[in-house]
Amino acid sequence: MSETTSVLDLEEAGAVLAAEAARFASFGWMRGTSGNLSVVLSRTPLQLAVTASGRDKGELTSADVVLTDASGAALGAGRPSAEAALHARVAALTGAGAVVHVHTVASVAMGHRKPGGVAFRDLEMLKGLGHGTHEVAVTLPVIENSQDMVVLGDRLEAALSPGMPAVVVAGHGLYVWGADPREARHRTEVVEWLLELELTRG
Ligand SMILES: CSC[C@@H](O)[C@@H](O)C(=O)COP(=O)(O)O
Ligand SMILES: [Zn+2]
Repeated sequence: MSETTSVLDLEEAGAVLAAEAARFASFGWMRGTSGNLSVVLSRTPLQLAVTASGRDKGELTSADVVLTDASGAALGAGRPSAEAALHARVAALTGAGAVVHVHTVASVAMGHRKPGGVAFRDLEMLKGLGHGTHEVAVTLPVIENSQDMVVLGDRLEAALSPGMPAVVVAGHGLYVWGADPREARHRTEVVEWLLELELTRG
């Protein structure tokens, strides 16, 4: 039996993801056809609505979404994101209900500068990641890129860091997750803010 964890059907999920993608694209975080988004529609079995591959993410419609299984394989029409398997892996590992992937300049620059990960502490903005106080220290992991989503998923799993719902993929971009698309977006904005701040520190 399927346990539904989302109130959204596939078309409604497509509309939500299209709106989220338009917003990220307006920030310049999904240039070209870069970036992708997903929302969990069912937890058992794990099924996700994932943005279709190769589209301009600033011009998505509610139809530009593909239902996938836990391996990222399409269950219906369309070709899902090339990174659909990583979205499914993040959802399975973390229990997240939505995953965001953006190609921000700050995430790639910081991945080059701090390949071992980026430490943050004593910042009010960390409360935007669910912490109750600024008096906390967290690390944003950086993992090596791969075109193999199983390899990339293994690296992400090994790098997961407490209190940090995000990972930088070196030379590539940023993955962030949350309970739903809205929380995932807020967290993406917070993590990007942290990265931009760190860049100003030289
Ligand atoms: C310039 S797009 C690079 C892609 O390989 C990938 O990294 C990406 O973010 C978008 O892939 P997509 O298959 O459209 O979801
Ligand atoms: Zn990408």
